Amino acid sequence: MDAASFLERLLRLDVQHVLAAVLGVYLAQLVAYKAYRVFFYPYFVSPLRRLPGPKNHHFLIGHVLNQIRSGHPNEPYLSWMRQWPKTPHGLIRYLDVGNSDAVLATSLAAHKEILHDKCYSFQKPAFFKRLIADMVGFGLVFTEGEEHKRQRRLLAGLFSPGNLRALVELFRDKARHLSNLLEQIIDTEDGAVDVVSLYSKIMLDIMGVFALGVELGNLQPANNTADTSFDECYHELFDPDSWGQILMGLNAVFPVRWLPFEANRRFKQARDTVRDQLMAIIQDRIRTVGEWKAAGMDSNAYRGKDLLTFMVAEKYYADSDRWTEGYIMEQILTFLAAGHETTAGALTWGTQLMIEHPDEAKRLRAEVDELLRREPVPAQRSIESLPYLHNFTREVLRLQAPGVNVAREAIEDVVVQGVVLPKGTTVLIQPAVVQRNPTIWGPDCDEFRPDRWDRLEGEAADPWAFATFALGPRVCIGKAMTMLEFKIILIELVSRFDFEGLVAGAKLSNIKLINPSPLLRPEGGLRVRVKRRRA
Ligand code: HEM
Repeated sequence: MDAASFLERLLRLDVQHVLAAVLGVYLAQLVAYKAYRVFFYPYFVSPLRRLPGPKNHHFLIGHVLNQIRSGHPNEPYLSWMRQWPKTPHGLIRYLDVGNSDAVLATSLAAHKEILHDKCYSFQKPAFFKRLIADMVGFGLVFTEGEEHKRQRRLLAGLFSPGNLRALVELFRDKARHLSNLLEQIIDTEDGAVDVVSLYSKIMLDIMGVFALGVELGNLQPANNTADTSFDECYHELFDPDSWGQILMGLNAVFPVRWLPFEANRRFKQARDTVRDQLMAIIQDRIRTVGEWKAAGMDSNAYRGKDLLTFMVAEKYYADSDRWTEGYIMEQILTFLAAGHETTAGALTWGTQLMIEHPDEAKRLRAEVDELLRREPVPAQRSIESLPYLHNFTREVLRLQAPGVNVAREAIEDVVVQGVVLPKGTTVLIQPAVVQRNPTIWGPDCDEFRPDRWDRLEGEAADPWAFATFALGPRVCIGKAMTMLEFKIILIELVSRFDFEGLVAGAKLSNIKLINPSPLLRPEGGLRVRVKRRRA
């Protein structure tokens, strides 16, 4: 066929045929490319294919099923670390959804390079964002690059030693409130209580005052519906039933929130209630700060206030780079979420460890009693200088790090420990993988030994061996605050109460956990019996 007749035939084809042909070619290429990435690239091309790592993955979704089936958010990563405790590059390679490349960082040097030296060559994985952003908001946790540096500088002031000092009274007040609730529970429920939900309420209450300057009133009796609804909605977001958990996981892969399921309806209602209530508080604060500004109030006066007032004054009313009320809400959601269930988790595991280790609990109480004899209302400095309390809190946070994952995705080709991680590689850091690594913490790494902190040696003495709050430019901004509130609440608890397990034989090693989950949380709560202290 000559060129002229070919052109003539081509012109006779209608537009639909041409479009269908183009689309067909495009789809065929797409399918071929996807097939290449899923079935060929990971095994024959990926520069990571020779790294040590598990091979027992699903043919389509990599090791995702291994994680779900493991029944524990730290698994199978801990098992992999035990199988390959020291690899030449401190990296274990595994496969993610669609057999995409992922590495688990195990060595301290690899952690340091990822979280510190090359921090901004990575960002939060899109999958992770889709998984938790509904609960955690798009605030500081999800800002990247230069914007993250700017926000971090701005918000760090709220966590200055001076501001922390101002929070001591708040922590003490809420600790007393917790005590009062426990007293009531002893009288009315014979001391039987689920500490997960109780601590979660207290921590949300603290975060309400810190972040919003508002008493969220979570500790009111359940019949006060107006006050409990925020807490209940929060509970629904963080603790959906198993169907809700499945939908949350699926939604991270493709949008399913529009499907007409009861779990989706409950989720949306909870999300909207939380956001509506927050928006009302934000708008009210915008008006108040506007009035203060109009009256010429000194801007230093906003600095010692709660996070919301600070953000409204500094960013809503800024001359440039202003934050909208919607963005301020994302920040508030971020702080409420980041500072509430994590710290509640620390207290939950602290309580369980006191139950499992009565001798350690006794030593803690002896030290606290001694302090309270000297100073019935101890100063912050006195609290922070208690050596055993410090060891106890760090050991709880080492053994049961409440946050499970620090996840990243390479935004460019990055060399880590001499290995090129191609752009898009998922990088996983799990505090437990470092903190339960026998080559770092010794053969007793799975045991609760607060005294170990007095004689750290070798790699365990390296600051990077304690990964609970991560490190580097994105280290948890609330780390010092958490340590202080955790200690103040522990002082209150050990000085007034004894705890006993309610489920015979329940131990850290056999308590069933919510899985998958970004937090280490017991499934169905943790029921214990609280009693007034005997001696
Ligand atoms: C036991 C308690 C806590 C634990 C275990 C914890 C853990 C962590 C970890 C591991 C990160 C790093 C996440 C990442 O980069 O992927 C982080 C970041 C963060 N945490 Fe915490 N946290 C706790 C308490 C708090 C508190 C009380 C607050 C707020 C008052 C808070 C606010 C934040 C924020 C805003 C970030 C993001 C920081 C950034 O990206 O610059 N956290 N936290």
